Amino acid sequence: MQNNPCFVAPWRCLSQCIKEGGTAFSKAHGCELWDLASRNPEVNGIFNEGMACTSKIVMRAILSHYKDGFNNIRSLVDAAGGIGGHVAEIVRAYPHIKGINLDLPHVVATAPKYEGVSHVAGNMLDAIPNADAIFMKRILHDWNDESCVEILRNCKIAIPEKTGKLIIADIVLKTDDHCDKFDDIRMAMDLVMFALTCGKERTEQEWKKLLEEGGLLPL
Ligand SMILES: C[S@@+](CC[C@H](N)C(=O)[O-])C[C@H]1O[C@@H](n2cnc3c(N)ncnc32)[C@H](O)[C@@H]1O
Repeated sequence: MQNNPCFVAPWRCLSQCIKEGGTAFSKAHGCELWDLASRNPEVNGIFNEGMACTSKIVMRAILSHYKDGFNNIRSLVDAAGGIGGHVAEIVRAYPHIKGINLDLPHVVATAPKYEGVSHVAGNMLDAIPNADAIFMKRILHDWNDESCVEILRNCKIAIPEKTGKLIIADIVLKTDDHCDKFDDIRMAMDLVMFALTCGKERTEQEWKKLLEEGGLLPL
């Protein structure tokens, strides 16, 4: 996916972005990634398949490490879940969960059917379907702080006030001199966000601030 000319072009606009502001993807294509995908079925397919493919590895790790986290949930929305493979895997492992996959209409239109999962075409910046829990993987890093707060406020509305759960699977940047084998991928993903979206990777402090502003942590 990353070698496709459509996804390479924004990398040539990074210095222009630093000088002028704006997003590299829209400088290269005249619109944001989600708009181009909605008009171009080839880009839509490449992106959705690319996401589904890398997700298989991450979902295996999430399901083997977050076991108890899914136990008390009866319904789960995968917010911006792409073509729905992740929530389908969660439902396969926890068949008592009713799975809902929310994504934009052009994405949901190409999604396969999965047992126990319903697809909902919608815009998470407007509203998120109600459920016991919301799962968001690789989503908030696509957005600037202002849009993240809007999304988080919609999450808060969609889940029960006392027992609701929000499960975020995203990168946490390190701020100290700590070095580990994931340093390169953290930096690479931050650059990918700069090239393809208006988002970025965030430190623990930055995550906390977003969650507070979204009403999900006490201020
Ligand atoms: C980086 S992909 C991640 C997909 C999936 N969560 C995963 O981890 O593979 C971002 C997803 O957000 C969806 N998306 C973008 N804007 C959206 C919106 N306003 N409402 C719902 N989904 C949106 C895109 O269509 C895409 O499927």
